[in-house]
Amino acid sequence: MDIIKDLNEFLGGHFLYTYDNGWNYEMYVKNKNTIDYRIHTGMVGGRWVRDQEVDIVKIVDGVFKICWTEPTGTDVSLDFIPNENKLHGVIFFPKWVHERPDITVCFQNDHIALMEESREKYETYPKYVVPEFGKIFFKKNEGQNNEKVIAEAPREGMIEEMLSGELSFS
Ligand SMILES: C=Cc1ccc(O)c(OC)c1
Repeated sequence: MDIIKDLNEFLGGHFLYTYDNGWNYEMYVKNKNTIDYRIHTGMVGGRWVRDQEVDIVKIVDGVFKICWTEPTGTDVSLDFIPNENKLHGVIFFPKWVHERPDITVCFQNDHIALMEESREKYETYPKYVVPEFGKIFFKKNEGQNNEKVIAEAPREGMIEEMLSGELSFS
């Protein structure tokens, strides 16, 4: 990925990054209102999601915000600065996700009803807020609406395969 300026250059972006708390996340910016993602390590490592509806805007040249609310009730706001291999994320977890992350570790698309039931059944407050900077260590434009990028569960060795090019999607 070259130096990017406008939203059209950010769309299709595929990023691997590590938050300063050690959590490894993978984001695919599928199109102007959709993301797919995998969580490789951290409190909810193993979780993956396709076709999450989001809001994406360009803040200034080279700075992009993605925010959304999930079926679990978790809210997320991310500011990507790809030219500096940097981002800042804030995740607002309902109390129950912090206490029972295991319930949310799955391919969420197959368990939407369980997420919606859980957010009613368990406690929301106080929320567990996680604000962290992160370092982007892989970035590639895979084209928009590429269904191959996030198409399997996160697994051991997958990040290494993406870094080496053994696993690629475009
Ligand atoms: C809760 C989801 C979530 C939180 C932080 C992230 O960086 C992310 O990227 C795909 C997803």
